[in-house]
Amino acid sequence: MDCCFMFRKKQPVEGDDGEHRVKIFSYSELRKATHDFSGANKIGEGGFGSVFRGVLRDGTTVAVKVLSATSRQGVREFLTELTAISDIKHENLVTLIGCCAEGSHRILVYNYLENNSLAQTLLGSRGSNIRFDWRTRVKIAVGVARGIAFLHEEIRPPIIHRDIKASNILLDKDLTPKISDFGLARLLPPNATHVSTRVAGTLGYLAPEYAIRGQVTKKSDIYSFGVLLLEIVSGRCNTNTRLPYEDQFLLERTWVRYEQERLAEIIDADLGNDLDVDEACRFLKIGLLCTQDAMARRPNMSTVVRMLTGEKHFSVHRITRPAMITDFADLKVSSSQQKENETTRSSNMRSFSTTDETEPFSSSETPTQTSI
Ligand SMILES: Nc1ncnc2c1ncn2[C@@H]1O[C@H](COP(=O)(O)OP(=O)(O)OP(=O)(O)O)[C@@H](O)[C@H]1O
Repeated sequence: MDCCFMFRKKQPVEGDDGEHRVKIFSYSELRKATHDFSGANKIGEGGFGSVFRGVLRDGTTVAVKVLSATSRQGVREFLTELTAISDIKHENLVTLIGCCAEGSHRILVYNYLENNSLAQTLLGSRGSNIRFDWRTRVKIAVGVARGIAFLHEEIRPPIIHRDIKASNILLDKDLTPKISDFGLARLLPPNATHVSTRVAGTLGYLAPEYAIRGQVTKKSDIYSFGVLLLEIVSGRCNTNTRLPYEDQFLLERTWVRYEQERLAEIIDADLGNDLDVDEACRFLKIGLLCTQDAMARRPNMSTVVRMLTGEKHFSVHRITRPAMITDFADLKVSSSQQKENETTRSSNMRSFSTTDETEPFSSSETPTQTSI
C-alpha cells in the first residue's frame, strides 16, 4: 500500500513553504509494476543501477531505477536526501515521483519519458523514427541549458550535476528535454562516484580539471554541456573510433574546422537545408566557449542560455584552444589554407564576437590572452 512520508526540508528550495511529501512505494508494488523486474521490462542500465519500465495500479507508466551503490545508506538518510531532490521541479528536469526503501532495497520512481535519451535517438546507431529538425535541436539545447541554469543558479544550495551527457537527457512525447540523475551523487557512499563505473560513455564529457584532479565545480557541468551542444548540432557522438583518426574526436574536429573557417562542415548533414546556418555556427562557437581549459573562461549557465537564445549578442570575444587539441598536420587542407592556419595556430587562440567581454572572466582567474 502506498503511503506518504512527511518531511521538513533539509535544504529548502527558495520560495517554498518548507513542508513537502515523498511518495513511498512498497517493494511488492514495484515488483508487480515491473513484472518482477523482468528482462522484458528493463529499459536501461547505468552507473547507479538498472532501470525498468513499470505500470502502477492507477495505470501510470513509470521508470523504476533500482540503485546498486547505496545499500549502506540508512533509510532515514536516504529519504532525507530524496526529499531534497523531489522538491526540485523544473520543466527540463525529470520528475521524481517517489521511492522505495525497504530492507536493503533503494529504488527511485520517475515519470516515464516516452522518447528515450538523446544518446539513443539523436546519436544512437540503432536509428529512431524521430526527426531532429533544427528547431527541435534548438529547443533541446536551450531546454537543457535552462535545466542546468536552474540547478546551478536558482536553488540553494546549488546542485552540480557532475554527469551531463546525452544518455542523461531524456525526451518526453513532445521532445522536451528532461535532465535525469541530478542530485543522485548525494545518495552515494562517501568517496564513491558512479562516473568511474561507466567511464567509456562519460569520458569525452569530462572537463580536464575533473578528469585529472577530480575537481568538480559548476564549470565542469558547463564543459560537459559544451560537448553535448556540439553533439546536438553535429548529430554525432563526441568520440567515434570508427572514423579516421583525425575525425574521431568531435571537439578536436570542431576546433580544426573553426580554425579553418569551415565550421559549417560540422553541422549534421541530415539537416539538409532545413536550418539557420548562422545560428548553428553560433551554437558551435558557444560549445567551444564552454569547453575552454580555463574554468574562468567558460560562461555561467544563465549566460549560455542568453547566448543560445540570441539575447546576448557576440561582439568581441576570445576563445582559447584547449591544450589537448593535437596538431593537425595530417589533415588534408589546401596549402593556402594551411598557411592561413599557421598564423592562427601560432597565437594559439581564436576570436569571435560577444557583447559581454567581462562575464567569462568574472572569476578570480586572470586570463592570459592578449587583446584582439
Ligand atoms: N525516466 C525515464 N524514462 C524513460 N527511460 C528512462 C528513464 N530513466 C532512465 N531511462 C532509460 O534508462 C537508461 C539508463 O539510465 P541511467 O540514467 O540509469 O543510466 P545512463 O544515463 O545510461 O548512465 P549513467 O548512470 O552512467 O549516467 C537511460 O539511458 C534511458 O534509456
